[in-house]
Amino acid sequence: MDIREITEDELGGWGRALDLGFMRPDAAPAPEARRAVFDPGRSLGAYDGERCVGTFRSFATELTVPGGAVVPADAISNVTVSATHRRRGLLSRMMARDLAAASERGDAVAILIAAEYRIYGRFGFGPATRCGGLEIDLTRAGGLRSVPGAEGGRIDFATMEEVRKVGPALFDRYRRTQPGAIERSEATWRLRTGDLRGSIGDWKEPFVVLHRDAADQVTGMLTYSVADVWEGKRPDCTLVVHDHLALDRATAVALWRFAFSVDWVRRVEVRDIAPDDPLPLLLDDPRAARATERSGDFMWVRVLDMTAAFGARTYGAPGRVVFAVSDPAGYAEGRWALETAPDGSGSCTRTADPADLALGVGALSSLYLGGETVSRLTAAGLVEELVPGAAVRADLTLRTPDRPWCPDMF
Ligand SMILES: CC(=O)SCCNC(=O)CCNC(=O)[C@H](O)C(C)(C)COP(=O)(O)OP(=O)(O)OC[C@H]1O[C@@H](n2cnc3c(N)ncnc32)[C@H](O)[C@@H]1OP(=O)(O)O
Repeated sequence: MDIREITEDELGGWGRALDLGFMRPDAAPAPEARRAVFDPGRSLGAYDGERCVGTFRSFATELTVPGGAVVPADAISNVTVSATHRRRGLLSRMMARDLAAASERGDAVAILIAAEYRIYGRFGFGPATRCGGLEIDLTRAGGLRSVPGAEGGRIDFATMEEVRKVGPALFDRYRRTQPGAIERSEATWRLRTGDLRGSIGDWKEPFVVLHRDAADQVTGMLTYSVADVWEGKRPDCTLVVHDHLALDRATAVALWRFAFSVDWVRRVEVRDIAPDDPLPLLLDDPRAARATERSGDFMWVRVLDMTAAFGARTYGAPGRVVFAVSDPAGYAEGRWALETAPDGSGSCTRTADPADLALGVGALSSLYLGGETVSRLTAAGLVEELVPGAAVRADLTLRTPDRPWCPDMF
């Protein structure tokens, strides 16, 4: 079976294979949307004769790391192998080819959202961010505590056209404040605002409000939908928050206050929220918020370039930790010294010194953004502590003020 880069003309058959692989035989063809995200050289197809039986796409993005720097990342998506051709090594071949190209380009990491937990560990990926939703019962919440909001700011509804205009610049600033966030492409904004239709139909125009500060600068955006439900003559509506982007704490509070004040609404469901978002504590009764079932591991990371990846982020304490990393694919294999300075910067270089900790590249990748701790992975048998106390020492070094979060599915 042949694996090769597809051409734009082959997107039709490739898209059909993708929809079959994702169990969507009835999906609408979405030629325009597929073309909009097509990047020559980054979409692979596995072919049995003329028939496309495997799909794999990657795209270039930037990943925000602790401290606010960004690293070039290989974002992997649209991975399928037809039910008729599974377990013959097609995914393994497409992955090996894509990771080699990413390493060649100089990408520091590869990232993806794993459909199932057990697929990607073998390729060196580890779960690195978590997702989790909240459902807030407004009849119990007692509103937001009296916390300072944005003085002199204002909130207005926006049209989809306005969102396409101001959303990208707002998000570009926002993502640099959130480790784990990636870029939002123009095609993503068009899909989110109904200007481009994807294959899984059902796009409904959401409500979007923009927050502007006293200087009339856009500092936040809230995107939501409302399920209009009535019990007899009484409203019983749920407001579902899709996007809550704020450049500062005061804007965040103002947007939450708005979401909790919409008439007819009895509960607010936040689809996904950063694990360290203060929201539940802003409520008069934080127990009115309960975690929804949509929580668990989300973005997986695979470190490709140790020096570039660990040199870009910041650290919680000065020190030196030597990792012995096993990586069957070779990219991160070997012994690495992570040296961190009092100003929070760090560097990662090859060393012949004895190691403090031994671990696989997947475990190391789980630690990279600060979403996991060495002590926990050691307790789980995923890290071996070669020098007593090294796990705690490494945790002090790797710790971050906020856990990472990726707000976007890709
Ligand atoms: C980033 C994303 O797009 S996530 C979406 C992933 N896609 C899907 O879940 C769609 C449905 N599933 C599929 O299309 C396919 O089953 C895939 C893509 C998950 C796997 O493709 P395959 O070509 O069958 O994988 P391949 O043959 O290379 O398997 C490599 C190894 O991984 C193992 N493996 C593959 N899929 C799974 C799985 N779902 N669970 C556990 N192990 C798996 C195989 O057993 C094999 O192990 P071995 O080498 O020890 O025998």
